Amino acid sequence: MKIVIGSDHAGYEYKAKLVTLLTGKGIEVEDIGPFSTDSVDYPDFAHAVSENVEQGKSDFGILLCGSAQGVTMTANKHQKVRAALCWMTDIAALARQHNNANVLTLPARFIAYEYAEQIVETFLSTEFEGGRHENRVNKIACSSC
Ligand SMILES: O=C(CO)[C@H](O)[C@H](O)[C@H](O)COP(=O)(O)O
Repeated sequence: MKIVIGSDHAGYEYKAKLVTLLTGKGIEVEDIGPFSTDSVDYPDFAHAVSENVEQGKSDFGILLCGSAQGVTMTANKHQKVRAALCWMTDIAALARQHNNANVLTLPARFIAYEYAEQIVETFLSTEFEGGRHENRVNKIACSSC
């Protein structure tokens, strides 16, 4: 499995810890930045992660910012991205089971780091259920966009 991860300054510290966690599990991680807590613009990193997932370079993307709203809005502009803002493990599981989400977004200023870890682990280990959800997910893409 390969993961691409990015954030803004608000998500930087959680991102750094998640990179350590995931690489420690033997997962290949591409960290597209930022690499300090200097203030940056979240769309720059959300677009880079989303393009990486769209191009099939990674299996999943992970994005973090303060509220996760900005990175989610940006990522979901990409036709092949289904970004899910997850603040609890049950939501992360459903985002995979029902929505086949391929980008996980985390609100770093609103959840404890330990909880972010649990959400990531749930997201990455949960399979899409298919079945009745398949047709619905296929309808998410905007045919006129
Ligand atoms: O994208 C966001 C809000 O939609 C994130 O929460 C950002 O991290 C936040 O806007 C950054 O705010 P800051 O005051 O510049 O740190």
